[in-house]
Amino acid sequence: MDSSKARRGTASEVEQLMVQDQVFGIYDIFANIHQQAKTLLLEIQRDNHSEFLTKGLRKLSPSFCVLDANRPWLCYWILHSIALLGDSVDDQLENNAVDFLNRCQDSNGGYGGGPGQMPHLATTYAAVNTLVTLGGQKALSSINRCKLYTFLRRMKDPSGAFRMHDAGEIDVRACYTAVSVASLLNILDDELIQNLGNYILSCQTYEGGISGEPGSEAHGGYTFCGLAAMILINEVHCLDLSRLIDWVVFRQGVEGGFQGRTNKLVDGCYSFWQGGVFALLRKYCSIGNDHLVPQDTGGDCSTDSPYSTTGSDISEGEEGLGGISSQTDDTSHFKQEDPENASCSVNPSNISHSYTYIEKHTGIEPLFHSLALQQFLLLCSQDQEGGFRDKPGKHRDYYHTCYCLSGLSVSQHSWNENEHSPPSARAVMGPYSNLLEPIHPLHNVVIYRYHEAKDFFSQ
Ligand SMILES: CC(C)=CCC/C(C)=C/CC/C(C)=C/COP(=O)(O)OP(=O)(O)O
Ligand SMILES: [Zn+2]
Repeated sequence: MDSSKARRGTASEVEQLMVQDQVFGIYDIFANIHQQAKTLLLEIQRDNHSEFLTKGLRKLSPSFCVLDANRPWLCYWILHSIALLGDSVDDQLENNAVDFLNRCQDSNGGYGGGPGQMPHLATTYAAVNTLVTLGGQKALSSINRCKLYTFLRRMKDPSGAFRMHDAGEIDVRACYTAVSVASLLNILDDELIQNLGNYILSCQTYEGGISGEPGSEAHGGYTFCGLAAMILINEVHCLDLSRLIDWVVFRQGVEGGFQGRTNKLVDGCYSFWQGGVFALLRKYCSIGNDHLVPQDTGGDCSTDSPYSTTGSDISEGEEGLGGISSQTDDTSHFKQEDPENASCSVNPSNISHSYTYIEKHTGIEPLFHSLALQQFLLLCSQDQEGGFRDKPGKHRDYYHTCYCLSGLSVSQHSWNENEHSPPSARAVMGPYSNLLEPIHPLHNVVIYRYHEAKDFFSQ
């Protein structure tokens, strides 16, 4: 049968064929129509996403007058999504965003959800990631690192963990956001790290995933936060990584997407929270012979997790892979031109705690079904009119757009041997033009902006 004719097959043509008893022909027609529809739907609707995102940013700009405490998050979700698509915004929108975030910056350090609001670690993370995503002198130099360091010290609890805000809750999210911004800004020191690993370790549950606080249920969001934080402070080898892998691999559903916790529904945003866990494991741990081998010779695990099998399942780096620091102890790192920043309580000689892992090229396939995840995101989470959603039947929003696109990027690049080589066409579901910018999995910012920020803050 002529396949081009089959694709144009109308209902009456189908009926006619049925009458002629060309059963196999009918199957061909359906297969072709289905295939064509699927191919169309498998395409990232770039223009529609850009329009949805830019409109959202314009609504916030220039006065950013939406009355809620989420505005730095909206900036991050929208601008990071635009960056993932390989787009950028015009100078005016960019300037508005930088100026707005500056007004959210507290005079004693950290960022609130809006001008005059109390500084909070979540909005501080969102603001810093936004400014890193925008890049350039104006955005990066707007961050008052000295004051931010003071804020982080104030959020540090005597237990070693962090609070989200003054007198606020202590959880793994707070720990991750604190060390993520501190690492990006090159102010992660001994004081910030002290006893932090033990707190995170106490949140690894019997299932293997990580919970928000000790005694709670393992969840993808907190597992990402806990694992990333442990890598950033060089203590990932203290976690029971074998058990963590067992937990996360079973979170991918038959739909291709991930659930956040056992017996719950899949949701597009976990494509990043769970997919990002695989990216971290692949980039920072060697995987082989059913064992995970952390690549550092990192710090002590002074408190054993009750579930830990450290020592039997996990051994020290076997190939002399530890100790390639991306930073030095050079005290000049923390100079600021701004006189406001002239005195600063951070001890620069202690800034030596950037993660010391080197990239490992495992040459093995990802531990999750990356094509199934991409198919789920494109067919079920993508709103063809622009934006992404939790699942069909739900509305699109900026949070899901950000984390679905981040998960899509992670999964397209999940076979990659290193960040400098583009993925092969086989790794990308749909047309190759679907390919998104790669991210840095520890911070979820596009990788070229991560490098720019690292250079900027190490000068
Ligand atoms: C950097 C940062 C701030 C990270 C946040 C990480 C994150 C997404 C945590 C998830 C929190 C949580 C328990 C959601 C459960 O919601 P639910 O019960 O509605 O969803 P579920 O049914 O899918 O578990
Ligand atoms: Zn979600």
